[in-house]
Amino acid sequence: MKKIGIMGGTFNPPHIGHLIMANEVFHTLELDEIRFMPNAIPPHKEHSITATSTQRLKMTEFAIKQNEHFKIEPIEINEGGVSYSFDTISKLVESEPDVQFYFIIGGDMIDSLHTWYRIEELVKIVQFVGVGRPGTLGKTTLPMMYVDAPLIDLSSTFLRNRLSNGQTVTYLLPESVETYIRKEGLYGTK
Ligand SMILES: Nc1ncnc2c1ncn2[C@@H]1O[C@H](COP(=O)(O)OP(=O)(O)OP(=O)(O)O)[C@@H](O)[C@H]1O
Ligand SMILES: O=C(O)c1ccc[n+]([C@@H]2O[C@H](COP(=O)([O-])O)[C@@H](O)[C@H]2O)c1
Repeated sequence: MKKIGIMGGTFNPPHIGHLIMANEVFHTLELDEIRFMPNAIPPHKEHSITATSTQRLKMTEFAIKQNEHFKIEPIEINEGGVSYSFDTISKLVESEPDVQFYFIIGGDMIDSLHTWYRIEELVKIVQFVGVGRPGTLGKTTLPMMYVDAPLIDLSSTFLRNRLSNGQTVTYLLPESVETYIRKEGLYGTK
């Protein structure tokens, strides 16, 4: 059976926190590949999304380009609307029955996992893999496999603020992603 990691996110923008956690899980669980899956409309996010789906997809493509084991899963962007993981994972499991999917999440998502849409059914069709995140408990009573990874206190929100204030983001996200952000004038960079 193939073992595929799903790294779901809003990626507004993607950063090294996402890449580090995906890579750590890839190696620890000896996965065959990791698919980065940008959502269309995230179920629980309060802030308005300041980059389009296409721009977030593009940034995610740039972010993973150097790693041959990292791929894009465009299903949620292609379908549009609110991206409920239960709906998405059900479709993936149906179309690829010979794959065990591992859904990778950080501490904040572990803490709020019990609030996800149809979560009791979702945990039966996908294995959740949790990694720590500074400022979160990273605890749940739902089935969870934990992977130890270096803690990175970094978020897309922090990067959007840095960019809109004209402050440095060097080394916090891939250079190609920063170049794209500045070319498109995202997050107040123009
Ligand atoms: N620094 C980090 N450490 C651990 N997990 C992280 C980190 N940054 C993001 N994640 C996890 O990556 C997934 C996707 O996160 P997302 O794209 O929403 O980034 P974010 O930095 O949390 O964004 P925002 O600041 O806009 O809320 C989530 O499961 C989240 O918990
Ligand atoms: O399905 C849900 O109810 C649900 C609720 C919150 C988050 N998710 C998914 O979890 C992943 C990380 O979410 P976020 O908000 O940190 O980008 C992303 O793939 C989201 O679509 C899914």
